[in-house]
Amino acid sequence: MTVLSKPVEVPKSRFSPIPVIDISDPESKHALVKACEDFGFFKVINHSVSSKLVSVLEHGAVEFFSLPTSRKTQVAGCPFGYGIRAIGRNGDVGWVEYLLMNANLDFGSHPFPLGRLKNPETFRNALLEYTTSVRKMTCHVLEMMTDGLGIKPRNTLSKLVSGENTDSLFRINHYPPCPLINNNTNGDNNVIGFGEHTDPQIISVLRSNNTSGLQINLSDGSWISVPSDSSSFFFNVSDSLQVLTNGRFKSVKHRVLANSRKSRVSMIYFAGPSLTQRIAPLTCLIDNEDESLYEEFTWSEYKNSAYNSRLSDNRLQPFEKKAVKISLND
Ligand SMILES: C=C1C[C@]23C[C@@]1(O)CC[C@H]2[C@@]12CC[C@H](O)[C@@](C)(C(=O)O1)[C@H]2[C@@H]3C(=O)O
Ligand SMILES: O=C(O)CCC(=O)C(=O)O
Ligand SMILES: [Fe+2]
Repeated sequence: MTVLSKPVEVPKSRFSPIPVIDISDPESKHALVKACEDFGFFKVINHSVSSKLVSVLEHGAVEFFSLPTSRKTQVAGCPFGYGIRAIGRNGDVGWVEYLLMNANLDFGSHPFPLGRLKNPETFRNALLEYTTSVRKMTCHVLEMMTDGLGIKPRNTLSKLVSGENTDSLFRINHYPPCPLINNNTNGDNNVIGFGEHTDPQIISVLRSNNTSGLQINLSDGSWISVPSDSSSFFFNVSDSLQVLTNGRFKSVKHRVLANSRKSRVSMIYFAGPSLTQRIAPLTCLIDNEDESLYEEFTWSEYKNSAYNSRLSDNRLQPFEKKAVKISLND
């Protein structure tokens, strides 16, 4: 199993162009829309997710990942539960171990036991409180987004991820320090923690400790590093939101590079719709159906197709409308 790839370029600029959105200011809606168009990615500040809660969850995660591998693999499962190196079921690997959970279940009744921890109840409660709080923030961000796009009602997007039957996931990734990294002088790193991909859902919300590694792909094809910031959240536009906006917002390609010295711990909330939700460009964003760039699908159809793909595949391609070229001579 190899997690090596060709050397990765170090970003040229020391200044990060990543948009920062103050979600306590309603006027940020314009910057938010621009960030989704230009990057499909932005950092959120002035949120109301408790730092104490984040810290309890991170401590629980660190405790879990420091258990012996034999203990952790007792709660292994595909897709939910503990995983190491293997990502998904189609042969992708990375320098990572993780816990993947269905965020709609009450974590107390989750199919895998967290009973190996010293305070499993504290961890379970933190999981539930954290995902509830992040879901609330996500809905707020989606409502600012619809305001910025001039769409009414303002819950047009947030209602897709807030109901009882929505299909949202929660993932905690741990990237241990990697001894395989070539410590060459120009700082190149050739070990992939989590390979390049887009997320299939509507929007993903990431928080990490102060170890960098996350990179996003820009529209010119270059990669830039995202400076870590443990007190903020990073949002990325995912495939279904690209379709809902008829390609106006970009589902950003991202990846994680391993670090030779420090552990990275990240927690990602993947906000998805219900399985039966129909995904198609919002009618208020197109003048008529001919302008739609995508064939309509349900989340369940897209999810099945996505989970049969490799990480770096373009999962939206099979759903793109084939351009009909009409020749005047025909
Ligand atoms: C290789 C894969 C892992 C993944 C399922 C897939 O077949 C393609 C999409 C991958 C992804 C990326 C975002 C999330 O981390 C994830 C949980 C998701 O919903 O889609 C993973 C899937 C996974 O790890 O099972
Ligand atoms: O762990 C990270 O920082 C990002 C991981 C990621 O993109 C994912 O789990 O989909
Ligand atoms: Fe991702």
